[in-house]
Amino acid sequence: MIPDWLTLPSRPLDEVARLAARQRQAQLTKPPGSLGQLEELACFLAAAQGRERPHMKQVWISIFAGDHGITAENISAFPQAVTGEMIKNFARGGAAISVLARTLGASLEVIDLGTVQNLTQVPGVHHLGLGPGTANFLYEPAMTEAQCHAALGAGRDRVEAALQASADLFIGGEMGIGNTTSATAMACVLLDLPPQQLAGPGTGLATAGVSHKIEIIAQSLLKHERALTSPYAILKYLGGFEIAALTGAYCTAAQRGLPVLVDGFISSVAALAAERMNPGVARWFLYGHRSAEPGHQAILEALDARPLLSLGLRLGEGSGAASAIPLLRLACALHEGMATFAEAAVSEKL
Ligand SMILES: O=C(O)c1ccc[n+]([C@@H]2O[C@H](COP(=O)([O-])O)[C@@H](O)[C@H]2O)c1
Ligand SMILES: Cc1cc2nc[nH]c2cc1C
Repeated sequence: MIPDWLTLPSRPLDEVARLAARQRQAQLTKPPGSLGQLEELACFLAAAQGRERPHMKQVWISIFAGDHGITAENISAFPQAVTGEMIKNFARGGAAISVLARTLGASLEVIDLGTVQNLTQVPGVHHLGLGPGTANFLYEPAMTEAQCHAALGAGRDRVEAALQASADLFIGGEMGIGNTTSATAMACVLLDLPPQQLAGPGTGLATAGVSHKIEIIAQSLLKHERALTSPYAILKYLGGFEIAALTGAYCTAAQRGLPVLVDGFISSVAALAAERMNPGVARWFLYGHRSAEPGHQAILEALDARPLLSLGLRLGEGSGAASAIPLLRLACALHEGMATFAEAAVSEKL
């Protein structure tokens, strides 16, 4: 059963602050609307922060990592060991997200929800020990009820930590070899689309590998058909620890009024699951980028999302969201720093 806290209503956005921000945008020295999505970003952040002039100083990034039993079916271009190896790389500061976080002055933490390797000796990582990865969902539910609840709760706890640290924005990243198979299977049920339409190369499968991945997903969907009756069941049967943690984090962020910048394909499936479990939470979501994973487009459309970047990224680990942070900062700086028509003695539109 879905935990009660997950479906508590989200906080309303501050429409008075949004209106004040819109009115300010209309007075700035530019043709109205000419800064496009940068204007909308400033107004959204005003509504989220409850102030006419928002800022984007403290960015919080939580990377959720977990292993996937479905890797036994050879559905990834990389071996399962990479999940644990990359957790160490995150902790040492050598991953793409490590560099992005340092460059942005963002705080970065790594949460090992459960992997085949024992990483408890790795310093600088939160270890939750939910198990040696999920079960192989070709044969059994990916998660037990207890694991699914614990993973959702882990996401909630990291958002609470972000709030404690006065974060202005939450980014959830993920790492888990095999998780595009998991996310694609979830998306097929959430969107009622066949795997042929949503499956892609993930970390780099060739055409034959993608065909095999499609076959594994199709068989798994058939196996669990009768159980997949709710978004929560879809998560528990087909999801991953890190996907559940993202889902819990996104719901909590909306409930507590912390805006979210969603990353790529896997994160967006978690965002869609969150919105289906608790309709309205997506009002608190921005989308960093359109991933090169082909199924991302359908997920973005279902969320009515307008991603900020389209750079052909398909890395995950929060990298696409982090790459869009400079745009959020520029949107705030323009909103705050531009002169009005009156201040600059510039003539307004006729
Ligand atoms: O975020 C994306 O859009 C994205 C697209 C493809 C792959 N990934 C990353 O690659 C891993 C999963 O790929 P795979 O092929 O092992 O299923 C996982 O660690 C993700 O972070 C991420
Ligand atoms: C090396 C590597 C780094 C990653 N980061 C997120 N997913 C990843 C997958 C691989 C294979």
